[in-house]
Amino acid sequence: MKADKKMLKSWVRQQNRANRPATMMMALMGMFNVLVGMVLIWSLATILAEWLTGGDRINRYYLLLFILSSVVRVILGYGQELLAMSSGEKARKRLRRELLARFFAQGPALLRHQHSAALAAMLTDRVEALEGYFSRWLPASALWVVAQWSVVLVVFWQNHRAGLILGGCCLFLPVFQAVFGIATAIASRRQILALNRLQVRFLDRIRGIATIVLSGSAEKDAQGLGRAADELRQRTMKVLRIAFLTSASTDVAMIVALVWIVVDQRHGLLHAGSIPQVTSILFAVLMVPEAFAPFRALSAAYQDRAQITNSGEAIQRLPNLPEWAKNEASAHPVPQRKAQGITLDVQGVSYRWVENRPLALDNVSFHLDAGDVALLTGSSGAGKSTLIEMLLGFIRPSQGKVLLGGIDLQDMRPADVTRQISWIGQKPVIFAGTLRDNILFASPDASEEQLQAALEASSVMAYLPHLPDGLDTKLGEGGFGLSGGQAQRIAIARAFLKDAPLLIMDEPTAHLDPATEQEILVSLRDLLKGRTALISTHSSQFHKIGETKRLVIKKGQITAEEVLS
Ligand SMILES: Nc1ncnc2c1ncn2[C@@H]1O[C@H](COP(=O)(O)OP(=O)(O)OP(=O)(O)O)[C@@H](O)[C@H]1O
Repeated sequence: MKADKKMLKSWVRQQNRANRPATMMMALMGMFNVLVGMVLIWSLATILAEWLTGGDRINRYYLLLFILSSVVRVILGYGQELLAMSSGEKARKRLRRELLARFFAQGPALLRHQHSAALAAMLTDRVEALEGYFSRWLPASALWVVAQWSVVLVVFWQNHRAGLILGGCCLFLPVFQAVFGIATAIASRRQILALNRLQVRFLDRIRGIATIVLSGSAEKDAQGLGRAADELRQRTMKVLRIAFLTSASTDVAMIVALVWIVVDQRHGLLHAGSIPQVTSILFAVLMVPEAFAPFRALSAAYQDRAQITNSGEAIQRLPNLPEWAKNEASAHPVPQRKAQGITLDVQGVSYRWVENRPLALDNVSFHLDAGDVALLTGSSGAGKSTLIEMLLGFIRPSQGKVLLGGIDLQDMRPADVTRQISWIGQKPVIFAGTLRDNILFASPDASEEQLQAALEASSVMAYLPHLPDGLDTKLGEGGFGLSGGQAQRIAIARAFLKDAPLLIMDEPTAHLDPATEQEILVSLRDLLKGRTALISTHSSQFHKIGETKRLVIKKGQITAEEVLS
């Protein structure tokens, strides 16, 4: 727990450091704004004082100063807004990049630990919610003490008694900050957790829409969602109540300071003393809101500060970017492809998903020559998917190693590992976009000829003429629907285009009817030429694919290895 807090603090510090130049720039502009504000109020106070003491003409020098400083303040305010926006934007981009790198480095293993709605919310809402932290909280927290006490000192310099009253009232502000700050942090943490629960629930319900409707529990489920939404509403109201109380207590302190100064110095005002005396009283009165403004900006951003802790905790729960994924820049060996494919050596690898649970892979070893096609079979839970995730580089063996073309995966750059491997799963992911985008996804630079060849080889050509807009037909959610076999052909076309020497397949025909399976097998047979392949399957039809090896896995161990001639 203590270690978690320490890590969170160090992560927040790292974020602050990354944003420091922008924060300092915004704080400097803010300070300059406060100084210009002093000039503006001083000129206004002098104009008013001359008028109150019976002057019949407005002093043109102070009027000009007043107009000039007003214009400068407007420009500075605008500049601060622009800078705040761009700094928030940059910080969010940086965080999203960092998160995506961590997501991609973990691959599908991540979804075994975290709900996809929570991950999606992390990338969108949680990062979005940090905008205020970078654009408001950091500059406000860097500025408020200096800005506030500069105002108090200048007032004191002009008018000792007023300065002391103002300073006294300002001393209460840190007390408000401590009390309401803790309450805001707790309330907004609860609000975020309620929001997260609602998001996860929503996504689950949308995914399971058919099950819910067919089991007749739509109404009960809607009530459950209603309760979750109500919980979120209550928590949001609590955050707003605390924000209102913080703002109200700052207002009370400001009004007390204002009334106190006016009552204390009423004599000078009512009996219109000398111009300098009235100017100094008016200056002190008009400066009161200026003295409280930095704290007001800080307390308005207090909720933003709570967000960094909430988001930081969620981000900290993500596995860290593995060391090897950070090594993109340094020199690493690249395996050599042979005409028939590439060699794959799995040497005594073990892996355990959760402590105190049996090993998911227990000292697994096998060797595939370039051009070998191995079928991996085993009952459910035997460890096939775990082995495949390891070969794809998403999880690392706790013991043993995986060599591709004679080179340890751990010594290779992640980009070089992915270049060597094509993967076809049970159900290919079809992204929202055109058929062309979906096929070119893994090889965006492929030429039109290469694309046409992949369309032919994967038999996408067989159904292409039936699509409304051919290659430009929109697919994915809300787009044209494809059958399981048609979608799987897209995955095969992607693999043809990528032209990697190692093919890994995880039950590629699991969801297909026997006739479609036969058609897919024909395309797969072509794809296997000149490549090494490991195919996990329960289907008896794969014996026609031209396999050279059969591996049987049971309880994480290879229990049989058959070499076919
Ligand atoms: N995230 C996880 N946390 C804990 N245990 C896990 C996790 N993922 C997998 N396991 C366990 O690891 C073992 C191997 O699982 P794996 O998914 O590799 O089996 P499989 O052979 O691919 O099964 P199937 O054919 O049903 O997909 C199982 O006992 C499973 O319960």
